[in-house]
Amino acid sequence: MDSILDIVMARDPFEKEFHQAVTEVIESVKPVLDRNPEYRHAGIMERLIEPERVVQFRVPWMDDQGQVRVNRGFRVQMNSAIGPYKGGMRFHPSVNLSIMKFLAFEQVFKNALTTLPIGGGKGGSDFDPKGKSDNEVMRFCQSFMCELFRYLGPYTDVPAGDIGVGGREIGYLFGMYKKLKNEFSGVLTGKSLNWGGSLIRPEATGYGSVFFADEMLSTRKQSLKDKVCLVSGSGNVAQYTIEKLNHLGAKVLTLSDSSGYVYDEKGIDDAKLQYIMYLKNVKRGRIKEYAEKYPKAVYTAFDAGTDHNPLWNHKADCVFPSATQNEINAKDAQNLVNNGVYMVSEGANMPTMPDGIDIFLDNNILYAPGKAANAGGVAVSGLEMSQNSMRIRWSRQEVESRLKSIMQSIHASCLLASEEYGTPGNYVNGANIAGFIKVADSMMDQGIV
Ligand SMILES: NC(=O)C1=CN([C@@H]2O[C@H](COP(=O)(O)OP(=O)(O)OC[C@H]3O[C@@H](n4cnc5c(N)ncnc54)[C@H](OP(=O)(O)O)[C@@H]3O)[C@@H](O)[C@H]2O)C=CC1
Ligand SMILES: O=C(O)CCC(=O)C(=O)O
Repeated sequence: MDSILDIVMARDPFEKEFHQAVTEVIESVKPVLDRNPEYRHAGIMERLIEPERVVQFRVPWMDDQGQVRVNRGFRVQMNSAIGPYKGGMRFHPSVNLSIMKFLAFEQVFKNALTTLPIGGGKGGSDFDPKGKSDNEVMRFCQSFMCELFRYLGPYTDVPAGDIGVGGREIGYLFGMYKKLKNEFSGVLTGKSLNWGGSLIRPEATGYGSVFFADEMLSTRKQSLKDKVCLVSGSGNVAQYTIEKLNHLGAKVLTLSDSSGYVYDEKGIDDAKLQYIMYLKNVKRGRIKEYAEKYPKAVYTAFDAGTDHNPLWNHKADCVFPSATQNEINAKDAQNLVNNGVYMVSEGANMPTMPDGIDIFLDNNILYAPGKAANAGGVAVSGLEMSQNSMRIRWSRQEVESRLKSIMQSIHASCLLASEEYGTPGNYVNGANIAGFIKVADSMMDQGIV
């Protein structure tokens, strides 16, 4: 298996996030390849690490001062063995090809776990929507879609949101796609309810991660009721994680953005959550304003120079990292363990660094990797595609109950695969193996393409 990593490193020596994601999967699936040499003969792993297609393009747009600006757009179409490429788009200044490829690679296994017929892809831009006017965001999205539309289609590639891409951006992107193609189709998910969106899609990733947590706790005869929780981020995933945790009787103490975090020992109840939703989704302000409104909460700015994230140094039972990749290093993981945390459900993609994951596993923490725990978002996107194809809309209850049963099924497949391959209770191996086998078998069926 070292040779696969050698290939990745030699071909793309600077793509460190992609190397990280590939290394984890390779370690998990080695026993599967040993037991099934036909996968090796068919070069399944060699094909999985090479995107089917990568599109990179210039995105010129005009700011409100009349100045032309240029950003870089990407779409990585990683694997279509089980369905059209599916995965979000991220608008954030840190976006580069390595981040796009790691996200697309993770998406392939995640989507396979959902039980739905969706392949894996991811896209985005180094455009930063923060501080831009609605008109600037619209002009950017229109220019982005003017190039990307050629590679999309309801049977080809169906993007959605991710960091920096929410309902506003999906609307502008959809409007331009519709104009260019002269066609109203389910080519994006996360659409507004008035024009083809699904109920529960905004809630789905956060709710799903909480459902997954509940399943993990039930293996130890526990529930989320009265559990003290730490959540990071304050965007879409964090907000609905808190909403569901509150509904289930847990208490959430923290929230963050890229500048700092708040600790509210009284708990972030539903009324405070409404304020966060206004602050982040309407006012587009900073999380430190939470501590100005609720002075008992303490705001701490992140210091990029420190070797740990202070958010992860509080006493708690359960943790829901919901901001971004690599936000928990080994020291953070050790702090969490020392502070009594015994459950981690990842709302974000790859938020824990490899040596942090080792600490969780060595300490018998119930640890769910993002590709299992946050699959609820793309799962409901898949349900949005089904509703669009059938020209119907399911009720809130219907979609939420489908989401819950998908999360239960992902949990069961992870446990089953982890047992079958000798590491019972290891959700990292379970998720990688279960996702891999489904994609690998589909690739075998379809020949060398
Ligand atoms: N939306 C979805 O359906 C899904 C999202 N995910 C993953 O969940 C995570 C959050 O996504 P989502 O909530 O949609 O995105 P949002 O843009 O809605 O929110 C992102 C949040 O994370 C914070 N953040 C971003 N970058 C950093 C950073 N470098 N350090 C600290 N905080 C940071 C943002 O703070 P700031 O405002 O300062 O940027 C913001 O609070 C991502 O990893 C995403 O890939 C996974 C599955 C589905
Ligand atoms: O809803 C989708 O298509 C994708 C969600 C996503 O980007 C993710 O699962 O990371």
